[in-house]
Amino acid sequence: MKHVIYQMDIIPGDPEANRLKVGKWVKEIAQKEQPDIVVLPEMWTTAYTLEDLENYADTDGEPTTSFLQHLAKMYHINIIGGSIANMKNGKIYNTSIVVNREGELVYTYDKIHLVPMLDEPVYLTGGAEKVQVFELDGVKMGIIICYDLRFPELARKLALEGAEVMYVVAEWPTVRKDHWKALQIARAIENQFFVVSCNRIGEYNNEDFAGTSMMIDPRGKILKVGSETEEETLIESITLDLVKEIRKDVPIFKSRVPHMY
Ligand SMILES: O=C(O)CCC(=O)C(=O)O
Repeated sequence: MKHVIYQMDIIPGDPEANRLKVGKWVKEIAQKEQPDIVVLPEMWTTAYTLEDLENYADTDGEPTTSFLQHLAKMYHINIIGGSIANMKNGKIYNTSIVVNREGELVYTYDKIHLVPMLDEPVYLTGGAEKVQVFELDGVKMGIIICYDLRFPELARKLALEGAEVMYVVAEWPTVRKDHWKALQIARAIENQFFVVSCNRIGEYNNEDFAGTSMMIDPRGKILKVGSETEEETLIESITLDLVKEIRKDVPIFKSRVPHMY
């Protein structure tokens, strides 16, 4: 499965400009690389313009969902659409969107864990629906958003439901970049699945973002890693057989004794 990650810089508070930017990038990369899956970062339409999100947020996922569906169908690619600020019933959520090659909306997820360090709980509402796995090209997968990475029980639930790949879409700050790297590797090793992440780079509101988007295999080997500061496109194919291989070699899912803890 050929993956392409867009480690992008985000234009603050200008969803239309960011959609144009993503549309241009998808067109180029789809024609040049014919990827199976492209991955976008967290809150890529607005950046963390929290105080003004009422003006910039999508409503019930639109217009961004239709925009991604159109791109997916046109270029016949699956899209892990990062996340967007999304107004629903007067509340704003941080919502991930996943679209398949046919342009069908496969899954949405509202970020459950809101970040106190960035004042997210003041401006956003936490998701109230349970995380689930979804399928693209017949493969079970999961998606989490940024701060969710700190909650291993969330990643474990996805693994237990059969996820072989977990996507992490993020705007993770540079100040905690060591945590970003270590936690991704840990989640891959402990769940024996691929971790594919997309973090933004650049700066907003005196916060630098850490880039370092990654593709990590189920043994914890880093297959690809982005720079800390540059807008980049990362390209790598993953071989899903590795999930079965490591789970046979080190059978942690058979060794678990959940009723003891
Ligand atoms: O957990 C962290 O250190 C960063 C989390 C974050 O920036 C986010 O969820 O947007």
